[in-house]
Amino acid sequence: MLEVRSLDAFYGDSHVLHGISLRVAKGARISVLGRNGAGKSTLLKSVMNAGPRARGEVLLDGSDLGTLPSFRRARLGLALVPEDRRIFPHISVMDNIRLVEAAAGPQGLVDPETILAAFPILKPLVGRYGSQLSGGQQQMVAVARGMAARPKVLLLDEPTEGLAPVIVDQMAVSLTALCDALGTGLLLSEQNIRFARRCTSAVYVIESGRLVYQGSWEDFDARPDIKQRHLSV
Ligand SMILES: Nc1ncnc2c1ncn2[C@@H]1O[C@H](COP(=O)(O)OP(=O)(O)OP(=O)(O)O)[C@@H](O)[C@H]1O
Repeated sequence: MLEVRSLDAFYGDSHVLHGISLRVAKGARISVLGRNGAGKSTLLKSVMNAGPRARGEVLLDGSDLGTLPSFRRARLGLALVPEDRRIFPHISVMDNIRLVEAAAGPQGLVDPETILAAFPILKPLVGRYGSQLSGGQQQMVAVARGMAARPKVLLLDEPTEGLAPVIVDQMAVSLTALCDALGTGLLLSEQNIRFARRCTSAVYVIESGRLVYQGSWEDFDARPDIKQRHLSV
């Protein structure tokens, strides 16, 4: 469903991604692991055409997205939840979620009951302002908002960074429940291997902008050298 072919990405003259190719089949959930600065965020932003200058192909359902701007990619079924969350402080949680209505396809937004069933942590918070949320609560709202427009593939950038372990566990349950309920594919950038393993079925590893490994979690576990060489700090 989502395919990236020979993707290179640049910030000015700085060449950050080198020939990345990957696939997220319909409804599949895939992790991209890598150390700080490996290029995970650049990869997700390039798929969305949201920042870096990219070369190569990004295909959704077989169609090359070419130079389509991000808002058009959103309408075709991609949603990016960036690392910095972007929750609006002076509107309510529910209004933060409804903001993606413009990006939703003809089926419209996912109904609030479905979202709140998957994210019960948000139920008592729906009327609160964005500014009244903890970091973990904001992250939950950002992920719920990303899902609300029914993307075919959610591009989720390091959602667990800085969150308490109990919130990380809730995030894994909520995210996988909603992806299952809506048939959503996931491309997850992470450094938290435990969370990534809970949420996805296969893993890509990038280092210095190059793909250095791809396989199932079983295969990854059978290759401790990969973790040692490319992911330990
Ligand atoms: N806006 C930018 N302008 C110039 N260079 C950038 C920019 N954003 C990122 N970079 C550089 O691109 C490289 C990849 O960064 P990127 O943010 O994609 O890595 P990452 O794997 O997501 O890291 P982290 O886990 O720290 O978020 C790094 O060397 C970084 O310094």
